Amino acid sequence: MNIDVCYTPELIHQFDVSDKTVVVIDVLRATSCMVAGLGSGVASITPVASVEECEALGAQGYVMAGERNGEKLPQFHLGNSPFDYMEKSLKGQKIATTTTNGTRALYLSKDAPEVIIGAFLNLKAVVNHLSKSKRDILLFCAGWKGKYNLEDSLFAGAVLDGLKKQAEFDSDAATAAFYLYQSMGKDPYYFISRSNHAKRLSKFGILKDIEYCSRCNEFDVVPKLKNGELVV
Ligand SMILES: O=C(O)[C@H](CS(=O)(=O)O)OP(=O)(O)O
Ligand SMILES: [Mg+2]
Repeated sequence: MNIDVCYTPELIHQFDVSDKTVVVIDVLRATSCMVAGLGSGVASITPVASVEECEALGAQGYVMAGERNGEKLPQFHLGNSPFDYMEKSLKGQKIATTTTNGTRALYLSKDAPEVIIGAFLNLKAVVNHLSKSKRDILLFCAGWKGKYNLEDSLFAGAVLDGLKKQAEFDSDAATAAFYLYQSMGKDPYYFISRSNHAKRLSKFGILKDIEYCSRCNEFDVVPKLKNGELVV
């Protein structure tokens, strides 16, 4: 199988996703939240683009989650922290979420035959799943507001490292992500804590989120998009 990397939603039009497994990556923090929630017993997570769509689902009984500029909206039940998603009271509940980057990347992946969610929290499960794939793979980094980011690129490199024996990758995008991961000495937290995201949102006291989202293999789940909702 061939594997490639798209570094931001602004570049996704350059890829044909119609025959690929797409791995949506938003380590800080949307896809880490999705893995933590679904790995802790949440029934489903529906990603939506706008606050209004989230509120409409809220009126139907969904738990409303997400952020704007990194902060929870006052009318929402949850923000965009993995700790919010691991609350015991959420077991069996349906969540609707809207975030700046992660839910946008998910929307842009909707034409792919398989869309899965990746984060360091489920790295091994994602690599195991992809190692059995018959399709080509696109690692789709949500980035930040259309720009490249470190944390998602690093995770793309970790997946490439896990698949290096069976996957071919020849694009410079994939080679760069692979060597980025090699160069960091397999300590995601070292790099991620120096990311623009960590600095930008430090005023919101999210250092515990950054540390948690840098952990590997806390959950053995691979969330998949089915009929517009993420389930395991
Ligand atoms: O809440 C987050 O961590 C970010 C906010 S921001 O765009 O980086 O300010 O959203 P996400 O969609 O999870 O990247
Ligand atoms: Mg992000």
